[in-house]
Amino acid sequence: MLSRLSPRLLSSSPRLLSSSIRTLVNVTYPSPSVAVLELDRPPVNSLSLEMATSITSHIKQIESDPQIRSLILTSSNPKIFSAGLDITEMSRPSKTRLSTFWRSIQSLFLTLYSTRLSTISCITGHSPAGGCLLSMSCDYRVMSRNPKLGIGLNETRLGIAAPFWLKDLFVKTVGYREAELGLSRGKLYSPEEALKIGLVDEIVDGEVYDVAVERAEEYAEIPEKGIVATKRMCRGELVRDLEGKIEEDVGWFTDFILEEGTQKGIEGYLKSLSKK
Ligand SMILES: CCCCCCCCCCC/C=C/C(=O)SCCNC(=O)CCNC(=O)[C@H](O)C(C)(C)COP(=O)(O)OP(=O)(O)OC[C@H]1O[C@@H](n2cnc3c(N)ncnc32)[C@H](O)[C@@H]1OP(=O)(O)O
Repeated sequence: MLSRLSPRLLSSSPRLLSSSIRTLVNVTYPSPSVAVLELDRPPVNSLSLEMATSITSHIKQIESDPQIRSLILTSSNPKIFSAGLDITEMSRPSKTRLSTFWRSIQSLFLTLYSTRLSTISCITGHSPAGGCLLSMSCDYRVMSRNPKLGIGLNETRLGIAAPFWLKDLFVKTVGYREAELGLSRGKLYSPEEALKIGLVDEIVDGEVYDVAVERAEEYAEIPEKGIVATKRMCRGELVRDLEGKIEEDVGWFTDFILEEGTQKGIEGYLKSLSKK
């Protein structure tokens, strides 16, 4: 029954939703052409199978409303945008759950990266690994100036590697050499550093959300046909690359994660997180 409600109704009834089904995201509409999708999976907005599936289906719902032109992706947690993939999904999983999980991540990326909507990532908090993937999949990134925050791809620090399409996305965003350095060192960039290399487009001293809404409204004024054709031109190749290798990529991911050495690394990393 919930799926028949329009996105506008969903946003106007957050209490109805939270009492009946945990959606893990909140959707609001600051203006007639702009939607805001707020990640809301405490404590750190990590991407579990359910979280990834929920984000994807909400993007599709928002997309289906022709009045909406721009989408802001943000977090209900002011300190953390998203801690990336839910590492517990990769710790001693069944092969079936692991492949379904990975398909949900591929699908989230493909949906967000190729949506007709203009997407603005409003990064108020930490954005490592999968969090950085979400931000890089958007068209524009605004980040809080807080020097304590980090954004980047730190996979090597967990003993894992980014899949080819995430590596390609990083290369397209920051250039080959910076991507190679950042990936191999598992570097998390401060907002200032991220701005310098083009990983974010703007850093903001005050209210990041207000700037994100402003940018979303600016994008909404650009003719949709032009935006969509441009996105297809800039992003089509990577989308087609992954679409053509979905099964191969699932195979790589599951084989790599299920290796005993990887499992030991993941276990150690989880322990270090919970000991902090
Ligand atoms: C060639 C072969 C190709 C194969 C491809 C295989 C590899 C695929 C890789 C795909 C790319 C993406 C990878 C990822 O996203 S992996 C996740 C990376 N994320 C991180 O490393 C972030 C870890 N978290 C943190 O650094 C901090 O938690 C953070 C700075 C985000 C917040 O710090 P804070 O102090 O506020 O909070 P805590 O650290 O105390 O955390 C609170 C609780 O949340 C748990 N937690 C944190 N992060 C995660 C997570 N990502 N998944 C699950 N759980 C997480 C943490 O353990 C705390 O739990 P407890 O309260 O129970 O202790």
